[in-house]
Amino acid sequence: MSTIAVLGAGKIGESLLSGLLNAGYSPENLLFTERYQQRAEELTKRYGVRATDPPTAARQADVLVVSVKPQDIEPLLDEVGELVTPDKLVVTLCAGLPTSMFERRFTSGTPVVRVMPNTPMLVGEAMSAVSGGTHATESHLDLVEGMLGSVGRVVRIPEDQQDAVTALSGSGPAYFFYLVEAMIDAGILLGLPRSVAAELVVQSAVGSATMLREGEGHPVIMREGVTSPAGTTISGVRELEKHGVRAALIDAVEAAHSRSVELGAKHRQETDSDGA
Ligand SMILES: NC(=O)C1=CN([C@@H]2O[C@H](COP(=O)(O)OP(=O)(O)OC[C@H]3O[C@@H](n4cnc5c(N)ncnc54)[C@H](O)[C@@H]3O)[C@@H](O)[C@H]2O)C=CC1
Ligand SMILES: O=C(O)[C@@H]1CCC=N1
Repeated sequence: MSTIAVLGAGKIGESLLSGLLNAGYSPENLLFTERYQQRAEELTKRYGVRATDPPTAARQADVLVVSVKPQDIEPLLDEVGELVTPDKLVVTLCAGLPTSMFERRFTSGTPVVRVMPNTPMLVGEAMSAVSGGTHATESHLDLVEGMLGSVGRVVRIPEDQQDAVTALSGSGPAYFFYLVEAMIDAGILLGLPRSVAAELVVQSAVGSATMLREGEGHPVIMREGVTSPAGTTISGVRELEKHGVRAALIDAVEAAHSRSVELGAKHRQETDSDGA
């Protein structure tokens, strides 16, 4: 089995480690690097996975999963760039950053696969989208799809769709959590105890999500099924429309897309001026 190193064990890096362990990966086949010593110790205690430094991870692992913030990428690449050779597979989870930027920093021919996952990976319910760079073969993509398939669902997409995916499913859980948070507040306003409001809203979210995934119908049909003539729901839906909630959600996703494009812009310009 391949050894996988997670470079940067923050929120998404930890979700991946935890998800892979839950899916049956052995702690002996996993490594991670983390710049904060205390966090590294906590994670080793929690998961039994060994922490190391980035150069050691780059030498020892077969698959290097890059999960630092896009803003922190340069120092990490300075540290490991020359150690990464074509016998390794690099998997980047970084929002916005193109595979070409990584390829330029490693030994020529190194395969890079770009992935946009999301935090439900923590509970084996990630949505991940995968795109191969110049040197990624079918077997590299299969390996990455196998790894991410053990912690959720996976789709393969052209790399030029990654910014849209980042905005929709990468950031998407935040929008669902935000809606849940607002609905719990509404329950509090109506006088329900917080714990009761939370249980009502969370189970409604889980039930609705299960219907969306397992039901045959379109979301519009499912919403119509809840919306009785002269009933309660239509009174609520009218308020959502009055406040422009649909347009606000579309604008939110479009803004997240623009930010993803912006995060990668500097690196795309460098690639263009290299003539790559
Ligand atoms: N949080 C999310 O929902 C998602 C995040 N991503 C992407 O994953 C990446 C990580 O995001 P988060 O986990 O949210 O950030 P985070 O800030 O929680 O985690 C990054 C971790 O990397 C560590 N780190 C930074 N530089 C390092 C270095 N040189 N060596 C070792 N460790 C280093 C930091 O100490 C931190 O713990 C980002 O590029 C983000 O775009 C992708 C999909 C979803
Ligand atoms: O907010 C962010 O930049 C990251 C990327 C997708 C989700 N979280």
